[in-house]
Amino acid sequence: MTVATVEESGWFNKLCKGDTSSKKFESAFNSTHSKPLTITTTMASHKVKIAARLRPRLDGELDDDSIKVVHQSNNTGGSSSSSGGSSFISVANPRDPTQVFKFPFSSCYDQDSTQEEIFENDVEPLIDVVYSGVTVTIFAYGVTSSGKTHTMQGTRNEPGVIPRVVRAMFEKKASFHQYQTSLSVSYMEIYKDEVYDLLVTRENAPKLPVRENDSGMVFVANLTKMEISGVEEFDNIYNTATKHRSVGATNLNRASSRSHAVLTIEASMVDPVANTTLTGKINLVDLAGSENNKLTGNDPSRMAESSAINKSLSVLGQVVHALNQGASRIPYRNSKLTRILQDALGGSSVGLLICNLAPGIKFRQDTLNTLNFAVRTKNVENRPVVNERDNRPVPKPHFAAVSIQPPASKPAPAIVQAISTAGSGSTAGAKRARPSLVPMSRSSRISSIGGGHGYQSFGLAGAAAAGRRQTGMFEKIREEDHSYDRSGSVGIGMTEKEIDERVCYHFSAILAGRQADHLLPPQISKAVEAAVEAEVTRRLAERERQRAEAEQNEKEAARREGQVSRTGTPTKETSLPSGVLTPLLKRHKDLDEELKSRLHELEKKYERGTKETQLADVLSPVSKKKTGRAYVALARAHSEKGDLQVALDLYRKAETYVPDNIKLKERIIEIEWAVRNNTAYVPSPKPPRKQKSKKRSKSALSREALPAMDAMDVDNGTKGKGKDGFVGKLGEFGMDFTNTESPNKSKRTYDDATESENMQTPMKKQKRTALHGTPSRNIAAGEDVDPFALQRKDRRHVIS
Ligand SMILES: Nc1ncnc2c1ncn2[C@@H]1O[C@H](COP(=O)(O)OP(=O)(O)OP(=O)(O)O)[C@@H](O)[C@H]1O
Repeated sequence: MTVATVEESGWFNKLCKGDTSSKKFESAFNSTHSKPLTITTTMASHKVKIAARLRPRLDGELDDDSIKVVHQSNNTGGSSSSSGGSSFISVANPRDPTQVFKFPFSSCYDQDSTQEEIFENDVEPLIDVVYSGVTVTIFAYGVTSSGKTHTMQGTRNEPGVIPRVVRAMFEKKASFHQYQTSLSVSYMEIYKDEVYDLLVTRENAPKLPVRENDSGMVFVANLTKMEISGVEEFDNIYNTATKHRSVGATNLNRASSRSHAVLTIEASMVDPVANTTLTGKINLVDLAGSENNKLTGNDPSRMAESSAINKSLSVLGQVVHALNQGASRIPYRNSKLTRILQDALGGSSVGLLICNLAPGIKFRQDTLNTLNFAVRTKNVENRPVVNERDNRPVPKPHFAAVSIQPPASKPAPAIVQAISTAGSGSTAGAKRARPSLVPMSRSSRISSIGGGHGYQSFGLAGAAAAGRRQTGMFEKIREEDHSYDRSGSVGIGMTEKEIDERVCYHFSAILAGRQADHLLPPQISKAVEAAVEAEVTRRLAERERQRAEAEQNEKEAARREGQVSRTGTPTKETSLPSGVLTPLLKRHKDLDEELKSRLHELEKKYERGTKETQLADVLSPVSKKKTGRAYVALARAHSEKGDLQVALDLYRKAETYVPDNIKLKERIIEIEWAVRNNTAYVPSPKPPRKQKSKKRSKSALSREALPAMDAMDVDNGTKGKGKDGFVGKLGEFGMDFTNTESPNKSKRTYDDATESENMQTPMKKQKRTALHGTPSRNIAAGEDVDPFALQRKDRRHVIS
C-alpha cells in the first residue's frame, strides 16, 4: 500500500523552509519584532494545510466501514504527525467495494479524536503566526451534518476551535510586553449570497456590501468590530451573535447551518517605541455544508438555501481548480464567499482546511467529493505577509506643499500591495502570477509606503507587503514621480536615471527618518529633500482626500442598500455602469490617453471573462439546464477526441450552469484525475438499456441517443484498460484511485432516465402535453411513459 509522503507539520518550519527571505521573517518573529521595520522581505510561499476529521456515528446511523481513518506506525491518538507516521482516510470504492480510495493527509483524526487534540496539533501553533502580524484563515468544510459546527464551535463541555482560539489569544497576549495589544472581534454570515453582520440584531442587520478599495483590497463595508477585553466578554458577545445565525432543521441535522459564518479575531499590537502597529488576524470560518437534497429532504425554502450553499461551494471548488491550473482568471467574484475568502486561497494568509467527514455508506459519495476538494486545496499556495504599519507622522513640508497631515488614528486605506488581492495573484509566486486588472495607479503603488498604511474593517484581503515597502517606493518614483521640479542644479552632471535613483534613495531615507545627504551633491541635497517632502505631502493629502471620498461613498452606498433591502426599490446607484475600472478612470482624470485606452481594453477583456458566470446568474433555470447540457455534449465530444483538458474546461463550464449535478461532478473528478496523471481517458459507451418489452420504445432510443446525457452516467470500466480502468495506480493526488465497473447497471439506467426527465425543459413538457392532451394517469403518477406510445394510442383512439 503506497501512501504519499506526509507533509511537514511545523508551521514555522514550513513558512521559513530553506529561504533566506523567510528566515528573516523567522528571526523577526523570534525576536518578537523588536524592530518591525527591518522586516523587508516577503515570506516563502505556504501551502494550505489539510486536516481531515471523521465524526463518530450518531444514533440511528448505520455503522459500516466504508469510510475509515487508518493510522500507520508511530501514531498515537487521533492524529498523525511528521515524526515518521502517516495516516490516511480510506473510502470504499462505490463501484467496487473490494477496492479503496486512500487519501493521505498530514493530520487525520478518527472518530475517537477530541477537540483538544485538533486544537493542540493544528490550531494552537497558528496563534503565534497571528501575533507575528500575519492573517490566518481556518475553515471547516464538509457535507451537511459532518461535524463542522461541532469542530469550530463545539459545546459547553467540548469547546471547539473558536473558544479555544480566543482563550489562547488572551493567554498569549500577556507575553508581548513591549506591545500595547488589543483584541477585537467581528462576525458575519453569508446567507443566500448576502452578507449580514452577526454582531447586530437581525432586524437591524442590512445586507452588507462587499467592496474593493482603490488598491484592490476586498472588505465588507460597515461590518461591526468590537474590542474585547477578556474571554468572558467574548463568550457573551459570541453566544448572542450565534443565535442570530441562520439555522434550520433538515433530515440530516436538526440544527443545520444555512449560512457560512466567518468570525474574525484581530490582534492589534502597537509598539510605542518603534511607533509601529502590527495587525494579525485569525478568520474562523464555519462553512455551510454541501447538501444532497435527496438526503436532506428539503422543502422549497430549504431548497433555495441549499441551492445558494451548493453554488457558493461549487465556486469555491472552481477557485481552487483555477489556482491549481495557474489560470489567468480566478473566479473569486462569482460568489461572495470566495470573494471574502480570496486572501485565504492564493492570497497572503496562512490557511488551514479542516475537512469534516461523516461515516457510513450514506455519506460515501459526499465524502469522496469533500476529499477530492481537500486534495486539490492541498496544492494551493499562499504567500503570507506581515501586516505592519508605521505610525510616525510624515515630515512637514518645507515649501509649496499642502499642509495636511495624515490622521494617525485612521490612516489612509491602502496598506497593501493590493494589486495582488484584486483577484490577481502576484502574491502567489511567478508560476501563479495573474495579471491584475487594477491599474498601476498612484493609489495602488503608494500603498506600499510606510507612512500611509491602514486596514480595512475586514482584512481577509490584507496583503501588507511590509517587505516590499522600499521596492514599491523605488518603482513608484521611477514611474510616476515626474511632478516635482527637477530644474536648476538638480541635473548638473547626472543623467535622468541617476537623478531618479538618487532621489529614490533619498526619498526612502527621508521616510525611514535617516539622512542620506552624503549620497547627493550638497548643492542639490536640500532642494531634492524639500521637493520630495512636498511631493510626499501632496500625495498623502490626495490619498486622504480619496479615502474620505471613498468612505463617504461607502456610507452612502450602504445607506442606499439598506433602503433597497427594506423597500425593495432599487436606487439610482444600482444602475451605475458595471465596469470595474470605470470609477477609477473617472477619479484619475490625469491619466494619459494611452493608459486610459489600455485600461478600457483590460476592462473589456475582464468583462468578457466574467460573462460566463454573469450569464449563469441571470439565466432562467431552464436555460441554465439547456446551456449546461450543450456544454456537456461538447465536452463529451472533446473527451472522445482525446482533448481532455478542453473537455475538462467545458465540463467545468457546464458545472457553472448546473452546479448541483452530482454525476457531472463525478465526471469532472475523473477527467481531472486523468489529466493530472496524464492517463488516457475513454468515456464509457452508453450501457445497453434493459428492455422491458420486445419492442423497444422510440423514446428509450432517443434518450440513449442524447449525447448530453453522457455526463450523467458513469464509466463502466470496459474501456480498453481492463476491468479496473484507472485501477490502483498511485496518482499525483497521492491517493489510490480506482474507476471500475458499476455493479449496478440497472440503477444507472434508472438514473439516466430520471436525469433525462429532469433535463427536459418545461417548454418541452408543455409541448408534449399539448401534443398528447391531458396527461394520463401514468404521467401524473410520475411513471416513465413513452410519449410515442401514447401518441400511437391516441391515434388508435381517434381511428376507432
Ligand atoms: N466529533 C463529534 N463528536 C460527537 N458528536 C459530533 C461530532 N461531530 C459532530 N457531532 C454531532 O453531529 C451532529 C451534526 O454536527 P454539526 O451540526 O456540527 O454538523 P455540520 O457539519 O455543522 O452540519 P451543517 O452543515 O448542516 O450545519 C451534531 O449533533 C453534532 O453534535
